[in-house]
Amino acid sequence: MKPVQVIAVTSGKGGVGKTSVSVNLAVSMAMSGKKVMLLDGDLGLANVDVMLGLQPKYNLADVIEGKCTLEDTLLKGPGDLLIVPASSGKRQMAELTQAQNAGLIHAFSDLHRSLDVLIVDTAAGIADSVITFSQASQEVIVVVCGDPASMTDAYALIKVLNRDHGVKRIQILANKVHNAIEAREIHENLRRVSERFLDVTLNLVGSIPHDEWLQRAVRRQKAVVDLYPNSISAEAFKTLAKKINQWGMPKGARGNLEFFVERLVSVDHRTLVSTAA
Ligand SMILES: Nc1ncnc2c1ncn2[C@@H]1O[C@H](COP(=O)(O)OP(=O)(O)OP(=O)(O)O)[C@@H](O)[C@H]1O
Repeated sequence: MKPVQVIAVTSGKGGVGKTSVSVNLAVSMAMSGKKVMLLDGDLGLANVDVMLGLQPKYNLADVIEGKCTLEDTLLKGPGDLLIVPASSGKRQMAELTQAQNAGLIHAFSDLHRSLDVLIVDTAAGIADSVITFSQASQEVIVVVCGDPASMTDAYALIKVLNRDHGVKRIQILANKVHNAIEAREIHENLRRVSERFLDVTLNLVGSIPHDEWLQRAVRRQKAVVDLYPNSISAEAFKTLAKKINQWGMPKGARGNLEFFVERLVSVDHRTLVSTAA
């Protein structure tokens, strides 16, 4: 099986549109012919399924508790997108024990699906699960909008990912912007401060305009790229998907989801080592 491109979508601050971005990027890539799986990695406050109006029978929490397999949880979205839902409101699921992490890794190794892309919608903030998913992914997209709190929290997340966890490249996605200049300013502000204090490359991967059609789609529990494909945000998501479709595949990955699983394991191992030291 061929390697899978794993992309974590995260944000620092909550409410900036991280889940909207994950869902619409995943649907756009799926509609362009890629085999895409979207994993709801917000283990405490999941809402990918709500955004797509789906009713999961099982979720990731059930997999971690050994009640079902990962395959049992899978839901179908537009463009044959596969969705792994998480459980909402189970605050105790927000942080996993080592044994639960191991169970999760096992569940992924057991999934025999041919995929091109895995998108992980992480929680907001700098919780351990956010760091673990980001570190295990080949690319990390940080969603930021123009308000100062969003930029401050995005920088705090970038700092932790870079300084403490060695993430060297981060993709910035400016959301809810009013023009291209605003997107460039958001990127430039973050880049300037990161270049001064950190050892990280910040790339502006794209921007999504503030769009009432997107809000309408959220209320109707559909992806804007599916419901209003000609809206300005849908067009921006399609452009973003095209750009990301051109990213290269990871080097050295040997099989389906193997790269992701291997990195999760090694992140786990490092955590164990640093706890023991
Ligand atoms: N480009 C956009 N234009 C207009 N509204 C947007 C845009 N992106 C997101 N929103 C709105 O912002 C709100 C928050 O979006 P979303 O739930 O995706 O954020 P989030 O960062 O995932 O939040 P949380 O951290 O709580 O999971 C939604 O009501 C959505 O309609």
